[in-house]
Amino acid sequence: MASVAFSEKYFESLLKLTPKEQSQANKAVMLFQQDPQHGGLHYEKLTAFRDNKLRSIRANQDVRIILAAAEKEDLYLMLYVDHHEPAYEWAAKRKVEINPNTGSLQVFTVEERPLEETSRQPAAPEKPGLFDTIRDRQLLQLGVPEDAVDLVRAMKIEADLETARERDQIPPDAYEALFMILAGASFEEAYNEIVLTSPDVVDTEDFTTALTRPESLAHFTVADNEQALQEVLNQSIEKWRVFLHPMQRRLATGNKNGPVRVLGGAGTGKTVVAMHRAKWLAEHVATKYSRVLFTTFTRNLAADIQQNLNKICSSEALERVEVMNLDAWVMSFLKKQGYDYGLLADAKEERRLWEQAYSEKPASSDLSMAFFQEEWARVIQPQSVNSVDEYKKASRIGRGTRLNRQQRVEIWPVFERYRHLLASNHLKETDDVYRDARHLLEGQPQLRPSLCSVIVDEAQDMGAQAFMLVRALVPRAPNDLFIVGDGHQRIYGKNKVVLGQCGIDIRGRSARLKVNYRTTDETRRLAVSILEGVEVDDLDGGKDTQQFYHSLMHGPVPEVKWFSSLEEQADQVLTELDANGLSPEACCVIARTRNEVSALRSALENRHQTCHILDGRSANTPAGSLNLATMHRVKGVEFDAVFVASVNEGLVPLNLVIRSAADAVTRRQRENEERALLYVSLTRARKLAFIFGYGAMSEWFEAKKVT
Ligand SMILES: Nc1ncnc2c1ncn2[C@@H]1O[C@H](COP(=O)(O)OP(=O)(O)OP(=O)(O)O)[C@@H](O)[C@H]1O
Repeated sequence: MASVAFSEKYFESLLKLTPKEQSQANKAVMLFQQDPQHGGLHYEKLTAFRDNKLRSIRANQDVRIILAAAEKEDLYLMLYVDHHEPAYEWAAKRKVEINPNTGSLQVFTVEERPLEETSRQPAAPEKPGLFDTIRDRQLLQLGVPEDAVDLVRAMKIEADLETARERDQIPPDAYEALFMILAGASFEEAYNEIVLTSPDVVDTEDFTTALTRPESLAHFTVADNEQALQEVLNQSIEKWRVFLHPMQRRLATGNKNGPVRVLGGAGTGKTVVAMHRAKWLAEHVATKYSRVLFTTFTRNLAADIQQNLNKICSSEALERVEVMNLDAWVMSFLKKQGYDYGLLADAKEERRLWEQAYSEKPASSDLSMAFFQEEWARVIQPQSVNSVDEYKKASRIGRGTRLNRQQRVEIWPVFERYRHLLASNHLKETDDVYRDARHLLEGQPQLRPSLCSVIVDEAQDMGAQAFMLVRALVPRAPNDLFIVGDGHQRIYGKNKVVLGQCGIDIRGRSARLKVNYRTTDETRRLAVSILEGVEVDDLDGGKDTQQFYHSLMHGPVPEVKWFSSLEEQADQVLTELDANGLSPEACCVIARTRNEVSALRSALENRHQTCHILDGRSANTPAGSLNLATMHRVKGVEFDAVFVASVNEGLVPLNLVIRSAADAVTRRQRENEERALLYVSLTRARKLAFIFGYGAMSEWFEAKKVT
C-alpha cells in the first residue's frame, strides 16, 4: 500500500471546494492509496512542468489533485486540489525539493516575475540589497533554495520579502530566517533558531527521511496506512492539531532533562505547545497511576483546554491527563485532607476585612489602606511572612514607600489583624491555600499525588507560592515541569515570579515562540506599541523582549474611532458587524469594567442586538448573539473580530486603579498592567480589531484617532 502525505496547502485548497467535491477528492485519495494505478484515477505525469515529480489524479470530471511522486519509495505527497485549470496553473511553476542544506521538504514557486515596482523606482538601482551582508553560501545554509538566491539578491525593501512569501517563491523556513536577519539577527542567530537539527548529510532523494524532520512536519502530515488516512481525512483539519512549528514540535516532544519554560507573545501557540506536550507525556511517560496535571489560571481556560485535548488525544491518553485550574485542584486536594476553609474570592468581602484591619493602624502613620493591601500582596504573602520578626527582615525590593524597622514593627498589627479576621471567617487567600498544601505535602510526603509531570499555562499570573507548590507536587525528574507564559500579559497584580527562587531550575531548557498564528500583523503591531517602554520579565528574573515576534497574516490597520456618546458607539459596532459580514457570535465587545459592559449591553439590546455576556462560567454563545466581556475575562480566548470599546479617559487606564496606588512605583506597576490589559484585548482578534471610545479619549490613543 502506498504511503501518502498531505501538505498544509492541500487542506487549505480542499476546504475551498464544495462538500461534494471534497468528499470526491477524499475518495480519490483513499482509492489511490490502495492502488495508485487504478484506471479511474487517471494518474498522469505532468511532463511540461517545472518539476518532473509532479503528477495529477482525478477527483471527478473536473477536479484535479496535484501530487508529487517519490515512486521509488512508494510515497506520494498530496499538494493541491482544485478545478482543472487553476490546479494545473498552480502546478506549472511549483517545485518540491528536499533542501540539500537543511534537509527540510520545501514547496515553492519558481517564476521570473519581477518583484514589486517599488523596488524599481528611479533610485532603486543604487539601493543596496536587503541581504547584502549575507553571503550566498549563508543564504543556502539558511534554507534558501538555490533557485531563489537571485530573487533574494534582488530584494531591496522589506515588502519584497513579503511579496516573495505571498507568492510562495520563498519557502516558510527560509522566509523566517530572512525575516530574522531583517529584524536585526546575525546569521548565526538566525541559523540557530531556524535550523534546529542540521543533518550531517542530506539525501535529496530520500523523501521518507525528509518527512521525519520537524521542519517538514510543520507543513506536511503523513498517513502511512489506511487507518491513518481515514483519520486525517475525517477530521476537519484544524492546523494546530497537525502542523506544528518546528520549535513547537521540538518543545512538545522528547524527553526533557528537567523543567522547561516557554515564552512567547500573544497568539504564538503557547497553549497549543502545552497541549501537545501533555499528549506526548501521556503517550510516553505517564501511566494510569502516575498522571500529568495540566493547570491553568481559570476554570474557563481549563474547560477550553480539556475540549481541545479531547480532539488530539486517544481515550487512553486522556485518562492520563488531568486538566484543572490550580485553585480548584488545590482546594479539592485539601478538602480531601479535611481542610475546613473557603477561598476568599469576593472583592467586597475582602474590602470589608481590610477596613476592619486598617483600624489597627497606629495614629502616627499616614499610610493608606491601599498601601497595606499592596504590601500584603507583594511582600508578606509571596515571602510567607508570619511574624513581626520575619517582617523586619523581609525583602521589600521594588516597593515604592520606604519603611525602617521601627515603622515595620508599628504597622505589623494591621497585617496580624487581617490574618486573624481571615481565620475567624474560615477564609484563606489563594497564596495561603497554596502554602498550606505545600506544607502538608512536605510534612507527609505519602500524600503527594501520583504525578509524573505538571504543565502550567498562563504562568505569568501565578505567584511564587503557586510555583513553590507546583515544585512540591512532582518529584525532581526528567519531564517534571513544563511552564508556559508571557510577562506581557500579566494582568492580575501578581509579583513577577522568579522560577529559580521557587526551586525551579530552567537553565538551558527555555525557548521563545515568535510566530503569531492568531492576529494580523497590523493588529499585533498596534498591540505591541501599547507596551512600548514597559519592561517585561521572563519569569526568571531576566528581561523578555518582543524581538522577532511577527505574524504572517495581514489585514487592515485597526481603526481608532471616536464618538460623542455610548449610543453612537453601539451603532458603529453594529454597522461594522454588518459591513464586514461578521457573525456576532464570533465577535466580542470588550470593555474595561463590568459597569461599562452592562451599559454597552443595554445600548446594543436597545438596538435589537441580542448579547451574551462572558462571565465566570462559560457557556456556548447562541447563534446571532454578540459576546461582551471585560478585558480580564478575554484572556486566553479569541474571536474573529474584537471591539475594544469605551476606551475613554478615566476608563483606560482605569482612573480608580491608578489613583488608589499608594506610591509612584505602585502607580507605574498598575499603569503597566492597564497597558497589558489592552494588549491582551487587542490580541484576541483573528481578523479585525476596532478601538472605539466616546466623550474624552484615552490619552494613550489621542494621537491615533480617526475622526
Ligand atoms: N502550529 C500552528 N499552526 C496553526 N495554528 C496554530 C499553530 N499554533 C497555534 N495556532 C493557533 O494560533 C492561535 C493561538 O494559539 P494559542 O492560544 O496556543 O497561543 P498562545 O500563545 O497561548 O496565546 P495567548 O498567550 O495570546 O493566549 C490559536 O488559534 C491556535 O489554534
